[in-house]
Amino acid sequence: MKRILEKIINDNRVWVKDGELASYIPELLNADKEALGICITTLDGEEYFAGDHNTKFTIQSISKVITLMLAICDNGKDYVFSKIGMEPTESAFNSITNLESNELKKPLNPMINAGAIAVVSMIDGENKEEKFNRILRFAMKITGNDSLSINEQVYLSEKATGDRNRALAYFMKSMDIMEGEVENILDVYFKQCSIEINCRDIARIGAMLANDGVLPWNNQRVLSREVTRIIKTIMVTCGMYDGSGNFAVHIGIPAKSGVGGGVMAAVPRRMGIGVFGPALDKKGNSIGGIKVLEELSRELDLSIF
Ligand SMILES: NC(=O)CC[C@H](N)C(=O)O
Repeated sequence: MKRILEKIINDNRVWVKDGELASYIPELLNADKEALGICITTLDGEEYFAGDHNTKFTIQSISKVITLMLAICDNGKDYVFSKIGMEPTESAFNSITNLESNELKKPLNPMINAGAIAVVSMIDGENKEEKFNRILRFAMKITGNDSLSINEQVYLSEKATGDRNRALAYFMKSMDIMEGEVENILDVYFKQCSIEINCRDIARIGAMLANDGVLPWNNQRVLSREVTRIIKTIMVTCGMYDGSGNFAVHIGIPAKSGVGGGVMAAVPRRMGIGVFGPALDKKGNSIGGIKVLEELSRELDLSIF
């Protein structure tokens, strides 16, 4: 397995030159554009690594999966999906026009920014500190990593420049999609996006989902089977934003990307995969990461379809 992973990483390093680092969060420009790494966590707890798997990066939109888990556990799926849709999008993850013009009159799904910000408003907690601490603690549990923390520079950088997210949030407040203090909700959102992780951390989240809510390394159940089924389904249809259809056709694995360069994937009943490559394609997905997953899916016959 290790040899296969090393070959796949080396085969696909060429692609990173076609991508760009995310620049709209200025601090993300400090990443190494050439980096490419992978970790696989199997359901019997084996872990395999290759390339720049040890590099830390910010979780960004992969955190949307974690907050959706908590929001469903706190409120039930019916309430969550009364405020947010479960339909794929053909618009960018931070589209403004889509929020007002789509026929549902709510964010299309919880994986785009508007939907994810609304999800934060539903997470239990007396105040923003309590909400964020619940998110961080849950992230620690499902990665088996007690030392997770935020990258303060990335957090401050996004907070300083996140006006598009502010626009989405204030608009949702005006539409009664979201309750509470907008700036506090955004603060939690910016922090959750700034949690620092590596390939192993996200591979483990994928492995928990692949294992229907049970942590493979200690057999602890952290989510019901039903919640993991919903999460994986939303990942297939919406996890790569407006690139989800193409990803489903070519790779066929529930996955979620982030503009930090991570892709977390869950192959049901087989493994979790964490990939990192901060050079992004036009849709904000890791360009090398997608190519790595494509070759891996072909090589190990991982498509669920
Ligand atoms: N696609 C992403 O990873 C987006 C997350 C980023 N923090 C944002 O809100 O814009």
